[in-house]
Amino acid sequence: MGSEAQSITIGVPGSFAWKVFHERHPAMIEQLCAAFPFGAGVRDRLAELLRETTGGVVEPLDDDAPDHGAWAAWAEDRLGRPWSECSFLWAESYFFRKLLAAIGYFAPGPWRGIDPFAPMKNAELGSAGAAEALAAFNELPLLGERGRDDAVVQAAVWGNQADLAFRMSVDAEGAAAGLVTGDSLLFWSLFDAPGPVHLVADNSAGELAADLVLVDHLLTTGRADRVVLHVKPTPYYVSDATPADVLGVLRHLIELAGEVGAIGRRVWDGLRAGRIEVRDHPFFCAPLDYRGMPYDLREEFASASVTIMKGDLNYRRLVGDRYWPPTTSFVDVTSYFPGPVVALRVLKSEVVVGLDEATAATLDKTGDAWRTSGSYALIQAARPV
Ligand SMILES: O=P(O)(O)OC[C@@]1(O)O[C@H](CO)[C@@H](O)[C@@H]1O
Repeated sequence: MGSEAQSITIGVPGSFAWKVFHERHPAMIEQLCAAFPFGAGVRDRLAELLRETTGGVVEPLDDDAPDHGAWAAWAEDRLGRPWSECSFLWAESYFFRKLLAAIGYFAPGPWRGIDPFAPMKNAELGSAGAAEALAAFNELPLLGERGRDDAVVQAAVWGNQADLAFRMSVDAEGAAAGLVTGDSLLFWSLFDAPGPVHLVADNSAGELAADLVLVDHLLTTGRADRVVLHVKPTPYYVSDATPADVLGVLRHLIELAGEVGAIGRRVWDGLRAGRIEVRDHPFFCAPLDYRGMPYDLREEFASASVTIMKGDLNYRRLVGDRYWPPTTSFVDVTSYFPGPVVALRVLKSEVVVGLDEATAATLDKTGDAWRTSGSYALIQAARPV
């Protein structure tokens, strides 16, 4: 790979990353305080978190949660430095870890282990939009083989629009304008012989439902002999899926009639039989990109026939959260990854690689905020050489 592009920080006023801290986070905290009867202590800690992260210096964690040691190491060289100098990837992750501590997620008391984002995730899963998207899966048996292959991949890609952190943005547009690169044929070209497929999930609710449909399709078509579904160990980035969410979405699916209910029951059976496994490695909430993944996780991905990376944050962590020229090669920036990898992502941040010059120029000419509007998506794949 050539020289590294500049890392994205949160300190450039008006930039996307700056707006996440100065506009999105205050709105999110307001929503949390409306959704839970938090007392003055929690509300004060949340207000202090906003003050610290928008104008202060990085303070250490003051809890003794099991992940404290890991975080102390990840934060060590940033303590005392202004937040504005921190990279977007690091800062956002530390923000969510501090938010959990602020509400008392790790401490004895009524908020211990309570997912602060559960009301939003549940509302999303029970929404008319989610019901309509789920009902569409009942048409799958009516499609031919190619049609089903295409439909499940498209659903998994565009399911990534249903991201509740993103919906808190003032400029979220949300229409599906199209794929800027890749297609479902590229996705399926990675699958040769059946083997273990790893899916690194992103958001819960509708996106996770679409991911479970894809998991079922991988197993029923023999593309995978086993699927490992990776989720976050703790609530993160508002709507990211945790093990409890996998269960919640699965229970929702199996209550439904038609093919979608049948898919839910097959996934349930797959979990019971060990064909599907759910993992929640601590690294999925780490403030680092996948280049810095620990040895055990690297080994897991190395043993996968294909790893599917869902969503915007996983994309940022996969390619590096940097101002890459959009024509930078996806294969080059992911060459460190220990096995075949495919990204399914709606564009919601400034990072993008792997576009051809003409596409990037056309998108720039539209004058749209195409990198961050959530209207465009991509499918990109790489195999180690
Ligand atoms: O990973 P996801 O759910 O697709 O997106 C996460 C996201 O909403 O959060 C970040 C800012 O908060 C952006 O990179 C992105 O838009």
